Amino acid sequence: MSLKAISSKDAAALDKDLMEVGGWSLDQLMELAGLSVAQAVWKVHPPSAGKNILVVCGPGNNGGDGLVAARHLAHFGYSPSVYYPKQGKNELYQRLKIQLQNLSIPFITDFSPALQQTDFLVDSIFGFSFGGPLREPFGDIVSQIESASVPVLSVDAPSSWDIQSGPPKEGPGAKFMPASLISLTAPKPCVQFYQGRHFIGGRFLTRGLADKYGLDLPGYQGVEQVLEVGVDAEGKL
Ligand SMILES: NC(=O)C1=CN([C@@H]2O[C@H](COP(=O)(O)OP(=O)(O)OC[C@H]3O[C@@H](n4cnc5c(N)ncnc54)[C@H](O)[C@@H]3O)[C@@H](O)[C@H]2O)[C@H](O)CC1
Ligand SMILES: [K+]
Repeated sequence: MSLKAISSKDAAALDKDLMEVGGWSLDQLMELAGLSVAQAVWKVHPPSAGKNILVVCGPGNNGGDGLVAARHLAHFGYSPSVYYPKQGKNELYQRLKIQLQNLSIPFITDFSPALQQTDFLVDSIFGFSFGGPLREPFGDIVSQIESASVPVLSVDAPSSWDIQSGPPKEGPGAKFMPASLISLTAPKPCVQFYQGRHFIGGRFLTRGLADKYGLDLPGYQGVEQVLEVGVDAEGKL
């Protein structure tokens, strides 16, 4: 199987197409993206491996996927907590936050002790709109994650990696290699630098959009929202 990668520019255009032409709302896309993240967590780290999951959320939609995933993880029987240091202001994120508060999911403010205590970490800090050197507090956060021994699932891209050219040459993130990665809709070019378990999720791509952007439709099985895929030397899956 060979799933083609999509550039960050095309990934943003595809999202726009889904919403402006395809009749989707951002809430719907984010819900399916977050559900697939939670399913990927289940596959790499079932509750029997430890129920404490720290979901680290960034200020954009990658962080929104993390908020949705935290809700599903709670319903799956985990004990998620959320670290959300730069909270997105729009009403979608506010509503997602209320949904988590109503499940008594803690929003932690002290990252270091939470990182020491968690069984698993979801990196939903940055996705396909990340660019340039990390601005604080995210440099410090990524440094702490990359030197911790906790297993990490990154959402859409390992945070701090350039979407096209992969890990930074030096500084925070230069040695960041999460144990697992879930690409949403299609892998991003940086996946060619990735070594670990790799899933595809975001089961809403249509044949028409796949053809328009030169992508392949993943062969999801049954009711699954994720598919585990490999990566070859050319970054193909
Ligand atoms: N079609 C899909 O698969 C869907 C994917 N979704 C997810 O959305 C993200 C992309 O979301 P977007 O809001 O465009 O951007 P990000 O979350 O990646 O980040 C934007 C956010 O980050 C800040 N930022 C950028 N660079 C830096 C930096 N160097 N230092 C600090 N901060 C930075 C920027 O200012 C913004 O605040 C995609 O990857 C998927 O995860 C959606 O859920 C919809 C469907
Ligand atoms: K990420």
